[in-house]
Amino acid sequence: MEILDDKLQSYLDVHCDPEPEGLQKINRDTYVKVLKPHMLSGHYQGRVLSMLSKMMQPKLILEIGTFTGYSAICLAEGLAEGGILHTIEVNREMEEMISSHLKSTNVENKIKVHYGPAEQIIADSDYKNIDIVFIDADKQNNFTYFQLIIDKVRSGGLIIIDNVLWKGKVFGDAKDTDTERVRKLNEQISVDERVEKLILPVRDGLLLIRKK
Ligand SMILES: C[S@@+](CC[C@H](N)C(=O)[O-])C[C@H]1O[C@@H](n2cnc3c(N)ncnc32)[C@H](O)[C@@H]1O
Repeated sequence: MEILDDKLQSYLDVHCDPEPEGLQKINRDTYVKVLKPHMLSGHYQGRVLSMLSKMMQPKLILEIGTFTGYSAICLAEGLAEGGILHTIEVNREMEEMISSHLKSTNVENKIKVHYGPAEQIIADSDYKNIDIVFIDADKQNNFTYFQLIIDKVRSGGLIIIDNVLWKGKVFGDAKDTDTERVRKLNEQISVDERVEKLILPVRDGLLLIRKK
């Protein structure tokens, strides 16, 4: 089940900024060459990420789950002068494609890609005062990533977690393990007093979490 019906989504797509030409090419390239291309954020969610980033004017962004680079490029659009986006991807086979996609943009020198398991890379890092974190990798570890980064995010910083409506299954009768895990994540965050939170019904559900 899609969260938004097709007519509404088409209306939203038409009435937001067009997908920049470079991102259109990356989108198409991903659909032609990569398995599970639907994992890419896409036009509308990409514009949401870009808008949030431009409003925050971040100096430091951390992304967990690079895939083909689409969302990293959208988020990097809002970086403040001298800002940097670190993105983590476990699958080394993506390296050539990520590198060619980043080269085709004007934000290549603001994006640093790290290859390896995110949990280890974050544990080994000394990130602090992060402005924005986008969590979009292996969904079963979403809460682990939240716990790992919460103390590295500045007060007022934003954490975004993707796919928290799980195709609508979270508010239906589904009892499968993945759905139960997403429900548990949403419940854990909803009672966490260190943060303000709301879910945007964008694509598969974006959970926005603002650190107090
Ligand atoms: C949903 S895709 C990311 C989509 C991308 N953020 C976008 O919107 O265009 C998830 C990515 O996370 C990567 N991934 C999965 N487990 C990971 C892990 N433990 N550490 C880092 N990356 C991981 C996958 O290989 C995949 O490329």
